[in-house]
Amino acid sequence: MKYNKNKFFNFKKIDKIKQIKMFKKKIKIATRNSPLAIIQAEYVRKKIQHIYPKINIELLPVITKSNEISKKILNNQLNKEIFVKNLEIALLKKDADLAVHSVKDLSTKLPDGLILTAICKRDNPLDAFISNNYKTIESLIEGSIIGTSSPRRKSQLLNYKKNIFIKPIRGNIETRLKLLDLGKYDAIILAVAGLKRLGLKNRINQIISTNISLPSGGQGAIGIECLINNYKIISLLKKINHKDSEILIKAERSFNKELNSGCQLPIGSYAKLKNNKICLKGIIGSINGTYLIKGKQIGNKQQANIIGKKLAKKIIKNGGKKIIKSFIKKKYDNINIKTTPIR
Ligand SMILES: NCc1[nH]cc(CCC(=O)O)c1CC(=O)O
Repeated sequence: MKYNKNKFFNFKKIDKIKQIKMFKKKIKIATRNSPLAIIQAEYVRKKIQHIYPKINIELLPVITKSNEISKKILNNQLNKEIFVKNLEIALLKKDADLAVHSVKDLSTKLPDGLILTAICKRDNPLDAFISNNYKTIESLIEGSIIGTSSPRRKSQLLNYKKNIFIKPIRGNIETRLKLLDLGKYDAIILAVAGLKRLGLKNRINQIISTNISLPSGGQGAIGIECLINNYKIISLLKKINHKDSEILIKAERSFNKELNSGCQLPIGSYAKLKNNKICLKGIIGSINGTYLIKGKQIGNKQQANIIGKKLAKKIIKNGGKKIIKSFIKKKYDNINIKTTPIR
């Protein structure tokens, strides 16, 4: 598939296009079929409905066939891409008018003809520590088994505590909580935002500090994608776009893009506004957490893309390059490789 640059739609351009007064009577929202995805799509539906009470808005849950899903833990990233791709096909085939995504699952390169049009007001972007045995991440004892399939979380956790085990975990949020409750893990790590949206906030023991786990770019944000030339939908989505969230996400995604984060490279990026300026933090880690390269870049709100690129370049220069190279060569830092005990 050909890809174009991941540009956000320039809303000023649309203002120049004649205001389209009437929308078609029915809008279809493509969504994944998971409980979290449906809740997020419902949220977007309500936002649009609030502004346009007369439009009929329908959810189109897109089912990914089980034979499309890889059972290999390492292909976690690939699975995310398959889920996203199926929504994008629905847009390109015009089966749906817009697709609702968790921004963090969305590649920094979108297929030709599609655009990330709007970002909803971002929820808590941080990671959560969930356990039935330990109140905090600090209190984990030697040999504890932590469930996560995210290379980013794994690298940072192993760097923080050397004597724990990271064991892959699959399935949606509810499945993962069940596996925890069955005693397969001492703790698991999930995004705060997803748990909140599912009404499972009570399962969170601790919100993990960004010093221990810098979140994934886009975490906690809902993004809406549509056809690049669907001006009616674009002007409608413009009204639910949250400008500050859009800017922060732009900085994070620009950082990710510069590092070509499509692969399973352990990277994190987190932007927040401080005194009306973007403050972006980024991290690259080696697979087993032996090395972490961190960096920070501050700049004004108009420069989100530049800030992301600058920070990526800085981190590459400060040792990130070595990590990426060894990652690509699949040499990894074999020092301290741990075998996970089976439960
Ligand atoms: N990788 C799956 C995924 N994609 C988005 C979220 C949570 C919601 C969000 O970040 O907006 C999750 C689950 C998790 O990481 O716990």
